[in-house]
Parts: sequence; structure tokens; C-alpha cells
Amino acid sequence: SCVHPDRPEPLDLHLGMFLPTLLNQATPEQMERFFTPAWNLRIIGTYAQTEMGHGTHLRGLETTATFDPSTQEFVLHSPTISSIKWWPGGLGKTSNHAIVLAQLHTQGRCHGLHAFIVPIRDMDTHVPLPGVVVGDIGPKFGFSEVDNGFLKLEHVRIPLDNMLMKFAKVEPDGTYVKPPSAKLTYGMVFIRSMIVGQSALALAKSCTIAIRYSAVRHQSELRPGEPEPQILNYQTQQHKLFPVLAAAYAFTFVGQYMKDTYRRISGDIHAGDYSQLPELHALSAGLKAFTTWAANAAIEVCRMSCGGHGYSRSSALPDIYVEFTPTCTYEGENTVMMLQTASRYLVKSYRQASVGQRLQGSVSYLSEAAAQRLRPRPVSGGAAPLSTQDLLSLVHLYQRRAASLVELAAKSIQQELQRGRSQEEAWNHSSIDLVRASDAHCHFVVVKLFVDKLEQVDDAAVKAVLSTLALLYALKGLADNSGDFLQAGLLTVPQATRVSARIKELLEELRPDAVALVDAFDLNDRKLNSVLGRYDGNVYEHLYEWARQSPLNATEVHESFHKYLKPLRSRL
Ligand SMILES: CCCCCCC/C=C/C(=O)SCCNC(=O)CCNC(=O)[C@H](O)C(C)(C)COP(=O)(O)OP(=O)(O)OC[C@H]1O[C@@H](n2cnc3c(N)ncnc32)[C@H](O)[C@@H]1OP(=O)(O)O
Ligand SMILES: Cc1cc2nc3c(=O)[nH]c(=O)nc-3n(C[C@H](O)[C@H](O)[C@H](O)COP(=O)(O)OP(=O)(O)OC[C@H]3O[C@@H](n4cnc5c(N)ncnc54)[C@H](O)[C@@H]3O)c2cc1C
Repeated sequence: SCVHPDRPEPLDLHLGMFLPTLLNQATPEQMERFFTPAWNLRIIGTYAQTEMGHGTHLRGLETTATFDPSTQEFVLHSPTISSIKWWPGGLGKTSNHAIVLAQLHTQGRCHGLHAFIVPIRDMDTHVPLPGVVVGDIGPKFGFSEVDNGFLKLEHVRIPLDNMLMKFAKVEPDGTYVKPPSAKLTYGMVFIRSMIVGQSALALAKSCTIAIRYSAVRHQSELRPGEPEPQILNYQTQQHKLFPVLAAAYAFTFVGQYMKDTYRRISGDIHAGDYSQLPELHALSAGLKAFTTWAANAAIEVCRMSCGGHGYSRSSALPDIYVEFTPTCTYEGENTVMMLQTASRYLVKSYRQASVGQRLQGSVSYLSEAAAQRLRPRPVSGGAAPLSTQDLLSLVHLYQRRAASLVELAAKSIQQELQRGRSQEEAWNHSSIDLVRASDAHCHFVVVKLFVDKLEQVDDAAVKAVLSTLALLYALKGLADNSGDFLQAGLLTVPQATRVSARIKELLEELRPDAVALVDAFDLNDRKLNSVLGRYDGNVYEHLYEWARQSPLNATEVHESFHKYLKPLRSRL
């Protein structure tokens, strides 16, 4: 994939969205005209969808593309201040083209959002073209290497053939030809699928740095009179870091699965079979949100577990955080993505299962749950026996929790409707439950994929340590979400107590293998770019060397002494 998972770069959008969008939505003629020069970096493009006034609500985007049959052109226009394209990466100063998402108007009718290739800068001089006002949106939280920009279009004319027409078309007389499926023009599924793998990489980097550093950092006293212990020997340090390590492995397997699923289903789509598109959309939207939220929080846990040096840029952890955190916002804001998965997939599937439909894919468990509801409940009604050792029984527990929360969300909507609320109000007043249902569904998918992966591991020793990680991931998730399991009657308080005890045992079991498990990510020092995470563990010498190289140390007496301190002293 041409997506660069490392540091943000001005060409990220060109490589990660402009080229893939052409691949997915351009005709063969357009591929010839645009893809080849774009591949050779003659054309440098970005993906300009978000506007100052709208990022999430695509149907609310205001940029227009109005077809003029007399000249066989589209007129691209930003009608209001809020319609100015805002945020696209590489737009400010790097790109000379943009794929602009605009509301298509032809023969007096609006046909919704479509993609148009718009030249924005002269190919030789790089000067903005007539009618194009373009620039950088200014300093951001991070991503300082990327010129996220703004684009205001003032009645800019482009040829008819600049509309990406693999699916929808406009004939020379202005007739609009619908796409085989309206959903094909949404896009973004590719990059959301790739972001799942980026979550895994961010976790792998962060826990490699924190665990290696925790193995070389000695601090305080564990036993009076004895040498200061490695901080990795503290149970609290293990409790912070080993679940992150387990999640890094879990998300690595999920990232592989997501990539494979994307490839499989997008192949079907290119062959004209759109049946799996809803599953791909729901899975990519949900897992993108689930894994980025989890990784975002875990990077901060790793940084803080390194004490003061974690706050130094030499650790690389601040940069990893700053570069990763926008994944919770871009490519679909996480809450909105969770709501998409719940409202457009889980509740719909729940209702189909409730009328006896056999479901396939990641929601097949809802059919099982629906059948279960029809069977008489056991008198005890209590939680099933809990094994803190049996991974398959834990997978089933997560499955039942997901089914329970999907049912709770669906019933909440029903109750709101019975209170007389409109459909829209009923959904909005159930949206907290909808997000919880999506979260539980994604959590089940992650645990299940982790356990499924173990079946593919032949080496007994590797399988054993991965099984310990999988157990820790599942039990830590159970402990962190015990309220859900208790509320669903899937866990008792004594069982919850046993889970906590088992987690402590697993931390102890993992301690001897912790460093080897992060070494296994095989992230070399250049890729980690971290003094604390160095493979040789020679932290202090390199920390001192790193500080010595700081620009402020270029002179023994900084010019600020002469410019400010000395004059200030003389005035006091
Ligand atoms: C190397 C790369 C570096 C990357 C750096 C960062 C680059 C960042 C780039 C960006 O951020 S690009 C902009 C990203 N913006 C978004 O993701 C916008 C999010 N909003 C939406 O996607 C939509 O507004 C919405 C939330 C899905 C709602 O849209 P709408 O109101 O039109 O649809 P619904 O009524 O909810 O659903 C209609 C129908 O369509 C299905 N669907 C929705 N989205 C997709 C999709 N992407 N793919 C397939 N299908 C989709 C949805 O399930 C509904 O289906 P049915 O229920 O009708 O069957
Ligand atoms: C670093 C970075 C790079 C980006 N790169 C690009 C790019 O290259 N191209 C591009 O087109 N865009 C890009 N974006 C823009 C990005 O896609 C949008 O910021 C994102 O889609 C969120 O939309 P928004 O900013 O309008 O937030 P909003 O949608 O306004 O979200 C604000 C709040 O409102 C809530 N909210 C919104 N709608 C709902 C709803 N229906 N239900 C419940 N809550 C809701 C959200 O959950 C959130 O809490 C980038 C953004 C960033 C930060």
C-alpha cells in the first residue's frame, strides 16, 4: 500500500487518497489522463471533501459543480464562507490538483455529492489558477509537516471529462446516469481500513519504547537495602504496559484481517457484486473508531509510564501521540463512525435476526441470540460458570455482551418511539446506547480475531505466550467493562474478583517475556527514533548526547542574555 504509516508528509494525501480514489472511481480514459502523471508526481493531488462548515455531514457540503452543456464544462463554485474547502492535507502549498467533492447540478436538478478533478495550480509555475484561492490553514496541534489547506473556488470551469465517472455519469446533453449503488461514491472505506493497522503500529512503537525503558530504568526501593529495581518489576507498571502490549498484538491481527477483508470485498465490488459493501463499511467504520480511541489513550499511558523523560521529545512518545491523535477525528469522526456501525448495521441486523433471518459475517451471532431469546430461559438465569483460562468461553462472553447491548439499543429506540418521539428523535435519544453497542461489537470482533489467529500458530512456545497475551487482553477488557457484563447478567461479583486476581497472575507470567515480545515487533532504532526505546538500552549516555545537540546549546551564553536579561538587570 502506498500509505506511509510513519511521520506525516505533504504527499500523504496524494499517495494515500488521491491515487486510491482515482483507482476506485476513474474510468480507463481518466486513469490514462490522470493516474500516470500522478504516479510520476507530475500531477500532485489531494482529496478535498471537508469544508469549513461541514466535515461529518456530507449531504450538507455546499460546494457546487454545475454542468454547462453549452461549453461541456462543470462550473465549480464555493457559494459561502462555510463552503470553503478546509483541512485537506497537502492542499495549502503542495498540490496542483484536487479531487473536489461537490454537489452535482445538471438539467436543473441536484444529484448529490460527486468527485471532480480540479487543477488548482499551474503545472509549471505552481501559481494558483484563475478563480482559485488556496492557502494553508495555519498552525495545528501537530502535523506541522503537512500543509493542510483551504480552497475557495470562484466559478472555476473544468471539462465534462474531469468528473470521475466510473460509477455515475453525466452525458454531453446533461443527462445524469445513476451509479449502480449510491454508496459507491462515499469512498473512505479504504483509508479507514488502513488506519486499523496504523493503530497497531502506534501501539507497537509506544509499548516497545515504554517496556524497553522500563527494563533499563531503576527507581526507588522494593526491598530495603537492596539495589533499586527495574521499574518493570512494579506491578503497577506491568498493569499499565502489558495490556497495551496485548492490544498491540491484537490490533496487529485485526489490522491484517481488515486489510484482507478490504481487498476481498473491493475485489467483489469491482466485479459488480456490492452485497458485502454494508459489512465492509460497518466493519471499517467501527474498527477504525474502536482501535484509534484505544490506541490514542494507550500512547498516553506509555508516555506517562516513562516519567519525566517520557515528556521529552527524545522519547518520541509526544510525537507519536501528536501524529496519531487526529486519527480519532479524520476519515470519519469516531463517534459518528460508531453510530454508523450501530444504526446502519447492528440495529438493522438485530431486526432481521428477530424475524428469523439467518445473518452472515461479523453479525451472525445476532441470529444465535435471537434464537436464544425464543428458547425458555434456564430457571437459574444467573451467569454461566466463568473460566479465566478458556479463551473460547471468553470469546462467547464478549459475543453475549455485544448481543445484549445491541438489543438494549434497539429496545431503547422502540421505547422512545412508544413515548411518541419521531424516528430521528428516538435514534438521537438512544445514541449513547448505540455507541456502546458498536463498541461492544468491535471489542467482540477483536477478541475473536485474536483467538482465531492462535489456531494458525504452530510453534508451541509462541502459541503459549500469545495465548497468555490474548487472555490478558480479554480479561482486562472484561474488568474495564465489568459494568456491561454485570448488567447483562453475564458476570457475578465473585467472578469479577477472580478476574482481577487472574490478571495479576498473567502480569507475573508475562514479565520474563515482555522485552522479547516488544523486540518481536522488529522496530529498528531509526523507525522508533527514541532515545528511551533504543535496542541497546544505552539510554542515559544518548539522552545526554541528545540534549547536548539541542539548538539552545549551540552557544554557552545564549543571545537572550545580552538582548534581554542584561538590559533588564540594568533597569532594575
Ligand atoms: C496516508 C494517508 C494519511 C491520511 C491523513 C488524513 C487524511 C484525512 C482525510 C479525511 O478526513 S477525508 C474526509 C473524511 N470525512 C468523512 O469521513 C465524513 C464522515 N461522514 C460520512 O461518512 C457521512 O456523512 C455519514 C456519517 C456516513 C452519513 O452520511 P449520509 O447521511 O449520507 O448517509 P446515511 O443516511 O447515514 O447512510 C446512507 C447509506 O449509505 C451507507 N454508507 C454511508 N457511508 C458509506 C461508506 N463510506 N461506504 C459504504 N456505504 C456507506 C450507509 O450504511 C447507508 O446504507 P443503508 O442503511 O441505506 O443501506
Ligand atoms: C489532521 C487532519 C487532517 C485532515 N485531512 C483531511 C483531508 O485530507 N481531506 C478532507 O476532506 N478532510 C480532512 N480532514 C477533516 C476531517 O475529515 C474532519 O475534521 C472530520 O470529518 C470531522 O468533521 P468536522 O471537523 O466537521 O467535525 P464535526 O462533525 O463538526 O464534529 C464535531 C463534534 O460533533 C459531533 N457530531 C457531528 N455529527 C454528529 C452526529 N450525526 N451525531 C452525533 N454527534 C455528531 C462529533 O462527534 C464531534 O464530537 C482532516 C482533519 C484533521 C484533523
